[in-house]
Amino acid sequence: MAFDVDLAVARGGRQIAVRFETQARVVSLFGPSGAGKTSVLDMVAGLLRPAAGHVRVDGETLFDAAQGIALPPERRGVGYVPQDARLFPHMNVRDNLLYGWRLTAPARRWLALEEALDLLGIGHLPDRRPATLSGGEAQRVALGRALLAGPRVLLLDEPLASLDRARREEIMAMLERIRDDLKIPIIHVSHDRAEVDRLGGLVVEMG
Ligand SMILES: Nc1ncnc2c1ncn2[C@@H]1O[C@H](COP(=O)(O)OP(=O)(O)OP(=O)(O)O)[C@@H](O)[C@H]1O
Repeated sequence: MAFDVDLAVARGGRQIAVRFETQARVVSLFGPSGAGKTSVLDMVAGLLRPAAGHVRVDGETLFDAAQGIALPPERRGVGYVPQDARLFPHMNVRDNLLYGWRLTAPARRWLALEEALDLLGIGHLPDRRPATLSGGEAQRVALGRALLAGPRVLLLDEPLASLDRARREEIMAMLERIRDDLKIPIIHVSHDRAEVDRLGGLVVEMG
């Protein structure tokens, strides 16, 4: 089973609950603003404590309330790409990309810097500072930074939301390539039906 997720939490005066068990390698959390999509990513990442439930990825338990298991975020092997890329502004692209890679044990890495530059089409950017990047370029660097840390699961929070149409197409193609070329399972958040349909995974409607 790629994903076995059952989570509940009360937040902002509303009950957020989600449940999916699937072999699909891509799961899209789809729903209106405020439905709790980002909260679910935060719970999977270990940044928000669920009131109940469990999270298993490829058979590995990251959280299980009943069994008293709650791995800290740094031990979950989660690559989290937030809505706004949140690159480190004082580091160039290369150092941003290698930030997690350097902290990851060599045996857990499965992507090299050169491969990431190639996969994401950012081979011309390593010496640039984040402030000089377009939104699409920053998103690609944020994706690379997450992948280079050798995660077992990739969490994408509205990866296209802040981009114009041309850049959206560019990142969408990138996501399709990650889906097809890398073995990593993905949880993806969106309120755009076309984006969700194009990725073609399990759609979990929230809200
Ligand atoms: N740090 C927080 N503290 C308290 N409540 C929060 C916090 N972050 C979000 N909430 C509330 O939790 C609920 C779910 O928010 P969440 O961001 O998970 O929704 P979302 O579906 O991702 O929305 P969007 O599409 O706007 O990002 C909302 O009612 C929100 O106001």
